[in-house]
Amino acid sequence: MLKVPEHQVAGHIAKDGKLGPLVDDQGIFYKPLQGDARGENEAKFYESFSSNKNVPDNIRGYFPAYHGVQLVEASDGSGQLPHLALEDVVSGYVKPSVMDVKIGSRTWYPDVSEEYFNKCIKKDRETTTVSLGFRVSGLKVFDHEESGFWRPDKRVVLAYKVDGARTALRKFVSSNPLADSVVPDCAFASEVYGGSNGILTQLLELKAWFETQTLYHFNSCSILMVYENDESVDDAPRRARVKLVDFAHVLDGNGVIDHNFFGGLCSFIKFIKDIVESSENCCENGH
Ligand SMILES: O=P(O)(O)O[C@@H]1[C@@H](OP(=O)(O)O)[C@H](OP(=O)(O)O)[C@H](O)[C@H](OP(=O)(O)O)[C@H]1OP(=O)(O)O
Ligand SMILES: Nc1ncnc2c1ncn2[C@@H]1O[C@H](COP(=O)(O)OP(=O)(O)O)[C@@H](O)[C@H]1O
Repeated sequence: MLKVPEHQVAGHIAKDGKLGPLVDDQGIFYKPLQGDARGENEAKFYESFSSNKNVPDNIRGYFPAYHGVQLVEASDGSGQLPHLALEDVVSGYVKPSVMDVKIGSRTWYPDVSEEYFNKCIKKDRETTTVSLGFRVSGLKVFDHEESGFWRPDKRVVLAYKVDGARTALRKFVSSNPLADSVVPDCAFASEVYGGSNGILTQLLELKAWFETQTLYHFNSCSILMVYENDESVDDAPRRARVKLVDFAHVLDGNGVIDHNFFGGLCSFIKFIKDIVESSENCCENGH
């Protein structure tokens, strides 16, 4: 039985009779092929990527595993529609905190229609895409004090300026994200962002690939970050994970560095690094 994903934080959502992704209980995320070129383009990317021998094995792990295009009963009641069958990145997590960050200082790309260009550039300027080279698209964070999730409204998230984006990245690793008047405690920064298996290490591994890869240009693509908050098992690992998602606008790299994604990734890494360093200093100084 397919159901609406509980932990989806951005993009088209299957509610109120609208078309959106579904998940099963076997760890598969079904993303409907959008009826225009976007769906076909994303399927084309997954086909190309999954058979591309030039992609290093360590990098493959940063992308959801691809199980082909499958006909599935669509969420909007319109009958069977083709869906991308993908690894469900949050399957297996009990209380996952999840954040979607769209990378790049622009989401438009050469040869798009004037209408699409205008839509993109407006959103890019209104959000931190232009100023920072990334924007937070959506998040849900488990609040340990309230034992529930904090999930800011999409309009609030898209209105973040530089400080808003920084605060969201701090709250993402805090035990008190809901407490608006209190400084986020960054209680999990060293475990989730830092450490040898943490998010910073993963982002640096991705960055090393982007320094040289010229296979694809990842326009309007997101980094999905996830970690576990369930502490019912003693010594439960946080299982912090980075995956890239949304390849509807990927183009061939044609031998050229993806400087839009690379620049945005470097800027994002700097924000994460600053949070790790300030949480280390704070612990060393005993406050
Ligand atoms: O429709 P909207 O305004 O929610 O825009 C969608 C975006 O949501 P946002 O408002 O930026 O959070 C959405 O962004 P996220 O996935 O939420 O980061 C996509 O850009 C989506 O376009 P596409 O499916 O990638 O071509 C966008 O959808 P389209 O409007 O291009 O269909
Ligand atoms: N493979 C996946 N596993 C789990 N969640 C996913 C996966 N792909 C996307 N999502 C969730 O769906 C959201 C939107 O995905 P995206 O591919 O950007 O869709 P859209 O094209 O509608 O913008 C992401 O922010 C994330 O929460």
